[in-house]
Amino acid sequence: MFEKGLLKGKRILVTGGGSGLGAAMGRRFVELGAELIICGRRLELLEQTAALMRADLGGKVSVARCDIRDGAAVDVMMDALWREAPLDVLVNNAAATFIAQTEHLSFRAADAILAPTLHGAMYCTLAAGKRWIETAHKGVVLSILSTSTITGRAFTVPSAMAKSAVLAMTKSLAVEWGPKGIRTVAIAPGAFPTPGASGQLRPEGRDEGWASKNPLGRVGEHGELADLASFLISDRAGYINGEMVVLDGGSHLRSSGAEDLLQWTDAQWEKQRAARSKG
Ligand SMILES: CCCCCCCCC/C=C/C(=O)SCCNC(=O)CCNC(=O)[C@H](O)C(C)(C)COP(=O)(O)OP(=O)(O)OC[C@H]1O[C@@H](n2cnc3c(N)ncnc32)[C@H](O)[C@@H]1OP(=O)(O)O
Ligand SMILES: NC(=O)C1=CN([C@@H]2O[C@H](COP(=O)(O)OP(=O)(O)OC[C@H]3O[C@@H](n4cnc5c(N)ncnc54)[C@H](OP(=O)(O)O)[C@@H]3O)[C@@H](O)[C@H]2O)C=CC1
Repeated sequence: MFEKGLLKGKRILVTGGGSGLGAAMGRRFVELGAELIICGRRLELLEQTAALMRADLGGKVSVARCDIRDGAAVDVMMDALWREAPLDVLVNNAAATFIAQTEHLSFRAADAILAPTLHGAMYCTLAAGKRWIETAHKGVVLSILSTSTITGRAFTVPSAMAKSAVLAMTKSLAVEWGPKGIRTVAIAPGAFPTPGASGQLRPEGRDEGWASKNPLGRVGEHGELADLASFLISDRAGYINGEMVVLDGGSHLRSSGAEDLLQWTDAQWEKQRAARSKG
């Protein structure tokens, strides 16, 4: 689909790149000639993913253990990366969510979502942006958001809040940092099944209708997201700035995707809470 070497010479950090959509995007970036760094909290997972990519694709893939909820840790990681060479692209992909009745959320539970999804994305963007600006280096920030930024989404309220805030960051920095050579862009994926998302959002007993309720009758394919991400971070998309591209088969035009949970009984919610406390 793309010219070979579309991303050649680009050094890219994907947060949460050890699993799911982050790993799928990272793999495509390497196929297109990029140098990839993936970060997350689970070092073993990162190393496995990186080893697989190196074995399959032969490119340069390295890992950084980092909890992006910790701004100081993000700075340490960025310093280490920059000592080797500046990044060209940051992909804010790491995030957390779970379904819950909002009135049952403790403050800690709300923070468990807001901290990586909002603060983590802000810390990574700041850390990369200030280094780019100090050295007049061009950069791109791609943030993986959600259609909850358009529709809102019941029962995952902290996630919808955090994603909407990162969209505001994307639009605001497009204006502030555009003149400094930094583009900020975003993707709002619909349902792209991953073990992480399904584990948090699709407990046993939840309506299975994400494919059947989609206007196109299916969920997204990881390669479709990886292709869009590759285009948006490439120089070919050099005039796209401050924009969020929706990739959901038209699903959000029909519903936010959470309305089935309005039918859940108290017993179902109690079961959901009990399952969590068992770990
Ligand atoms: C069609 C359109 C489709 C649309 C398609 C759908 C689009 C969705 C958009 C977004 C999708 C995603 O983000 S998918 C990405 C999913 N991946 C992830 O979430 C991976 C990261 N997740 C995690 O790290 C964990 O699962 C998570 C619990 C969130 C955070 O872990 P922590 O160790 O930080 O937190 P803990 O110490 O366990 O818990 C902190 C507090 O949170 C509470 N807590 C933890 N889990 C809870 C739960 N399930 N329900 C309530 N409360 C919970 C605990 O009781 C604690 O509160 P106290 O008891 O008060 O102490
Ligand atoms: N799958 C879907 O249908 C949709 C997904 N999205 C978005 O796509 C992105 C990827 O989700 P998906 O691949 O499905 O889910 P995953 O659970 O696989 O991805 C989340 C990644 O984030 C990392 N992460 C979580 N917390 C932290 C932290 N504090 N510090 C560093 N890394 C962290 C995790 O690694 P570790 O635990 O090792 O830290 C993990 O690799 C997210 O932004 C999500 O909101 C949006 C809409 C739909």
